[in-house]
Formats: sequence, C-alpha cells, structure tokens
Amino acid sequence: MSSEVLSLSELKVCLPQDVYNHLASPYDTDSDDDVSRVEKILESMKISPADTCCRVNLLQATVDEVVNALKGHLSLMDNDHKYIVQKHDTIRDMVTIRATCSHDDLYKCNVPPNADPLDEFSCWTNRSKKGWPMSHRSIIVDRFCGEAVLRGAQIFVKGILCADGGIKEGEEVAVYAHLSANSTPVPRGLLLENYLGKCVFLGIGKSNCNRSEYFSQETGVGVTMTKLAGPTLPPLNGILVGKIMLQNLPSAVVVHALDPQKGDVILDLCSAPGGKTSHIASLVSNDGLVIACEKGKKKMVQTREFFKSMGASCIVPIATDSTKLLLVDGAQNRLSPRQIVDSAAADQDGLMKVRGFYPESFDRILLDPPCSALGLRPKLQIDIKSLDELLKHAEYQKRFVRCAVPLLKSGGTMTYSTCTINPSENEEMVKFILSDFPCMKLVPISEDIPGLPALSGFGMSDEECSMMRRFDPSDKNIDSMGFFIAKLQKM
Ligand SMILES: C[S@@+](CC[C@H](N)C(=O)[O-])C[C@H]1O[C@@H](n2cnc3c(N)ncnc32)[C@H](O)[C@@H]1O
Repeated sequence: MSSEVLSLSELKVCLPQDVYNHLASPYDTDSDDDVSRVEKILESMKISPADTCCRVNLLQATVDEVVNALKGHLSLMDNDHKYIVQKHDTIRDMVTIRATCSHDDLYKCNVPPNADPLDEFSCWTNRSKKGWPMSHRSIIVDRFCGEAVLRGAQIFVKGILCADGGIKEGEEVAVYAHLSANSTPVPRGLLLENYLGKCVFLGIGKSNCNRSEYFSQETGVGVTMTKLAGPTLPPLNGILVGKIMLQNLPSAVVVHALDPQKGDVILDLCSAPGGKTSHIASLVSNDGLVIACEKGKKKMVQTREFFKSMGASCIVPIATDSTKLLLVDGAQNRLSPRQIVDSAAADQDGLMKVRGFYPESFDRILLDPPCSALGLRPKLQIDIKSLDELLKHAEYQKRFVRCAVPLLKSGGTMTYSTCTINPSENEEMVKFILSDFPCMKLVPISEDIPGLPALSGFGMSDEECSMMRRFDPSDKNIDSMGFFIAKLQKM
C-alpha cells in the first residue's frame, strides 16, 4: 500500500449512487447540460466562492466606515495579493472582497510547481516516486482543517496530522489535506515518509515553528498560508470585531427576505451561532423583541456572548428544543412573548427558563433548521452514506414547521432557509407546508435579492417557483454556496 497524492483538479467529490440519483432527479434528463448538473455542483464544491462577503453590523458601524477600514487593512498585508473591496450592488449592508490574483496553477498541481529541488531530497529517489515534492518539505492536515484553509484560514497546530522531519521555523512548506473517508485514522505526529493515505495538495505556507512544536503545543498557528490552490481569500479573523460578520451571500440575504420591521415580535427557532439573529437586530436597530432559540445550552451561552459583542440588545436567548415550543394550555389568559420573557426566571447560566409560547404570538418567524449542508463550500469529501440518511433531515425539519406555523400570527410571515441543494429539504418542504397547512401561502421575496427560482417539478406553479430563491454552487453568475430561501405568509 502506498500514499496517493492528488491535485484539487484531480479530486472527485463523490456521493453514494442513490443520493446522486436523488439529487439529479429534478433536472431534465433529456438535456445534456442538466444531466451533468450534479457533477458541476460537486466540481464547484471543492473550492470557496471567489468573493468574501462581510455583513456590516449597522448597530456599531456604517458601510462606508467598514469599506474604508477593510481597504486600509488589506493594503497593509505583507504579501503579493491585491483585493477589491466594494459595497454590494443591491444588499445595503453587504461588502464584498475579491482577490485580483489567484493561483490557478496550484489547483492543477499535486506538488508546488517550478521550484528547485532541495539538496537533501535529490538523493532520496523514493520521495518523488511516492508523489512528494523534491522542492519542499510537506505537512498533512486533517480534512476539516484543509477545508478551513481553503476558506482563507491559517493552520492551527491542532489540525496538523503529519509532517516531514526537519521542518524549521520560517521554512516554506507544501500543505496537503488528508482525505479521511474510508481510511484508517492517521496518528498525529506521524513522519510523512510513513503516511499511506490519500491526500490533496492545498498550497504553500510558511512554518511558524520547528516541526516538534506542531505536536508538542496545544494551540497557536503552526503554518501561515502564502499561496492557495483556489481563490485567495483574505484572512479577516479578529478584524473589525463587533462591526462586521463574515457570511456567505445567501446567509446574509435570508434576513433581508424576512424583512424585519421595527417593533416586530420575531422568533428565530434555530439561532446558533447567531449570524442571522444578530442581523435581525441590526436591521431593526434593536427596536423590537427577538426570541432566539437553540437546543444546545453551551452553544446558546456562546451565542449570547456573540450577541453582546454585536451590541444586539433586543435579543432574548433561550436554550430550548424548538420543536416543543408550542403551548396549548391556558387558552383564557394567553401571555404575550414579552410577558413570558419578562416573567421568566433565569437559569444558572443566566438564560431565561421559558416553557414555550402561545399560538398566534409572532409577527415573523425565521426557520433556518439543521440540514444536510450539501451546499457548503469548500467540501473535500461528503460524509452522507445513504439516501435514507439524507431523507431524515427533511423529517426532522417538518417537526419545526409543525411548531412554527401555529406560533405565527395571521398575516405574519415565516422565512425558511437551508444551506443544501437537496430538494427534499427545499422545494418539497415548501410543498409540504402548502399542502399540510392551507393557511400558508408563498409570498414573493424582494427583487433586490439575488438567486435563481426554485426547481420545478414539485407541484408548484412557475409563479410560485419564481417567488423562492435557490443558489446553485455551480452558477457562474453568483459564485456562492448552495442555499434555498422561501417566504410564506399565514392567511
Ligand atoms: C443551520 S444552524 C442555524 C444557523 C443560524 N441560524 C445562523 O445563521 O447562525 C441550525 C441550528 O439548530 C440547532 N438545533 C438543532 N435541533 C434543534 C432543536 N430541536 N431546537 C432548537 N435548535 C436546534 C443546531 O444546534 C444548530 O445550531
């Protein structure tokens, strides 16, 4: 058994056949173009969208202030990248950043191209036979670290699995990601010459320490990426804290589709890590009541700290199972959400202990439930093992819907979103809502909000499909993640 070293262009992101067939089924199989739509989506998933989008927190900054600060920050960066920072055409609180140079050559190579051999490697012929570069010592990171690297992150020591012996602080190293599916785990600290797995070349970085410290330290950046096989995204961690939030474009437009108004009483059923909830607070200038629910207690405590850092004071965070939020007792004296949270006691973490809310309580509801995440980019591998596993997501999402619809006031709207391309969680879910809840109808999302219409073939009219937004990761016009948004009103 030997190691297999791929370039990103050679890597094939695969799906189980039944999942593939399911995702391909809505496309017109008579058309050559559509037959390969899923292939195109899988191909585009390997790298990040070219634009980094950042949403301006209007509670603590203006768009002009952020544009100027980002331009200043990026112009000081110590590398050869140039970035274009600009306001989004139609989304008023969105700023996009695009690198003007990319390293397409690295995308096609499985070793750093055109570099002189290191003297000590030229006498070691096995090295090139195994696929490792003669020009650089190499490190291999785990897959999740690799995907983060392709999103512009640096390499933390915890993500490094194995490395060549002898790497020194300041040395340029070749960086690979281990493709873990179906392979035996790689023990951390392994010498690269003993690695027998399959990996993909991600680019070149500069080591911040000697090899031994990769594996003896608990925290810290081990390698700073300098050239990436894919779009070169600016590292913005720790920049303009509280003033911006890095979000993919579709995630940021969801709340514009929700269109919250000052004074509204709004329920976010799945809040953590809080990107969309804090966006609501920003758009209503903290004027209103936003109930943020999240099942994970620890997650909610962290999310509450994030809300504080964003100055989002109109949000009441609650750790609860949102599928059980509907109260059916006390028909006579139904308290409003404001009365319920004002009279609730706090738990030992300071989160309000709320049992639930009464029917017809909310002006707007955001339902951004857990999903199969088959739209997230970049993805080096997909973990879903079978169609049964994929379809379970839709069943779970229906539980949130059954709770959300009664909680909505008549005339109120619910915005539903997922970060997947799976129609069972998107178009089919909307059809389910329309069929099982005749009180609900689709309403159009503002034309300023970009995206494609929903897929046809799920029992909805062309007009209804045009009211929804679908983001296709292989769409060349909007280079973004896979995403879906629908807005429904209770009659
Ligand atoms: C797609 S994420 C939400 C992302 C969030 N809206 C944002 O923009 O930052 C789904 C969240 O729902 C939470 N979740 C899962 N089951 C839940 C339940 N029964 N009740 C409440 N939250 C749940 C997950 O822990 C996860 O944080």
